Amino acid sequence: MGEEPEQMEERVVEFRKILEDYSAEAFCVGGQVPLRKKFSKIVCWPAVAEVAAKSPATEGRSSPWVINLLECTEKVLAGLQSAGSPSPFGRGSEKVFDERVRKAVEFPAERMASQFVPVFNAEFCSRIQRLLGGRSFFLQPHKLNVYGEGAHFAKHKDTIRDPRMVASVVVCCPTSFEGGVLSLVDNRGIQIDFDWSQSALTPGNNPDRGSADAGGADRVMNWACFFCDVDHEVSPVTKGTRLTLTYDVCIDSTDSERGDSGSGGVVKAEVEQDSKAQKRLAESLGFLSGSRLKRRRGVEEQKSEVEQKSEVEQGKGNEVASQIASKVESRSEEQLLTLLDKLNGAHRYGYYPAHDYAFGATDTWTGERDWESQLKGVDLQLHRALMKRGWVAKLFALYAELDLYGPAIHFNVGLDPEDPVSMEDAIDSEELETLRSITELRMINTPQRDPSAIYVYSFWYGSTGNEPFEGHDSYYARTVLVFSKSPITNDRDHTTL
Ligand SMILES: O=C(O)CCC(=O)C(=O)O
Ligand SMILES: [Fe+2]
Repeated sequence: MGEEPEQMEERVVEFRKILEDYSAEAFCVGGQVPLRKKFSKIVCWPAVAEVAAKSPATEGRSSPWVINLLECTEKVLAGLQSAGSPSPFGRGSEKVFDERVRKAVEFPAERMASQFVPVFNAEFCSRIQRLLGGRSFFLQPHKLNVYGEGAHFAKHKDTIRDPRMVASVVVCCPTSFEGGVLSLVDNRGIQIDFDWSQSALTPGNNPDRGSADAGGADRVMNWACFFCDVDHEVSPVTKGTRLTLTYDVCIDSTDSERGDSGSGGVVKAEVEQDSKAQKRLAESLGFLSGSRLKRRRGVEEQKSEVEQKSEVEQGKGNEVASQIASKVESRSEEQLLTLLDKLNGAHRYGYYPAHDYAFGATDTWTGERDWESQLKGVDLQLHRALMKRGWVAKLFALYAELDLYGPAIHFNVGLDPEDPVSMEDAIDSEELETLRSITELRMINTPQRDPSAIYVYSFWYGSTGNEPFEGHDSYYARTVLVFSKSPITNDRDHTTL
């Protein structure tokens, strides 16, 4: 693309150097994902009611707080700071508090829900999948970390909280701060620094939508992913507040593609031994090749190139799809439930090569009313196979049709099913909408769902809209594909979910 030979030379030299540096293994990956206005809110439940009442951010309200990540004023950040719990760190199986090691406050996943879900971004998924040697993965939300001035986290390795956990993801929210550099050091002493202080407020762009409307990406979220055995630290924040969301990256040990163990060491060892590891490594670093990597400035600064999926990968995805479909058709009901449950986990958060479109990556407008015609790959095959077995399949939209489920919404909002946050408590219509959407995300995030109820398989397009396609209705991205054993009705008393 009109590149000057000297530039190319420099780029190639740099890339070769990177490959040399990382030739033994890649231990981390990073990037940026857009934070769209439409999905920029988080809900936090303050730990202690009195704190919540006192905090200026609550403005007299009790829980939950709805915070827009795009509008984190000092007041809001101060509120978060005072309502979060002090962050412990793990020493053996214990949780220890020591500000010399870790000074920050946090909202654990049980007290936090986010509209922002990184796996909706295909590039995020594919980069991590490559780091993991091609395996599918799912994310479990872990925490929202709040680092005020002077907060830091000394060198540590993350606790493996789940036998399936192999890596961690850190996503940095768009607030203004200085310091707070995340430094990773692998066992060969190679250090990668992720300094997000300068780019945290970088405006996002939204080429699809053109205008800065409610669906636009206003900011980027920087992220990094690293294996569990990587030492890392966060240097003291010297100014402002740094907010990070953390997630456990898990591999389902029952996936036949993988070894028996889900431990990071084993997965990593397999990756190293794999004769294709080198190729994968080159691929995983491929996104750096168009730009200049300055080590210690952080991989995250690099702009990616569009990643083309090879024919081989596409083929593999389709093969997987037909295998799944044939299993769905041949298995007993019980086996089917087990299979679907597994698939559910992989499919919710995983990434299939043939599924580039999934996870909201192709947020788009469409004139189609016929959802089925939009399904591809695994979704379509599953859909057809389940239909054949008489299962009801329905796609429903997060925003437009969630009302259908009436009471079901209560089921997932709030911590205690006995004492749910009711929709009527919501303060205004915008918040109501936020809660609705978060409800849905919470539902999807819930690792152990009742296997006898409804299965949620895929994020796909949804929500009636008022945009383009003059003359007829149009629909905006993000629908949830739901399979149910019982009919899905419009009945407001339908509480199966
Ligand atoms: O906030 C960060 O950048 C990293 C946080 C971290 O290392 C952790 O929560 O274990
Ligand atoms: Fe950590």
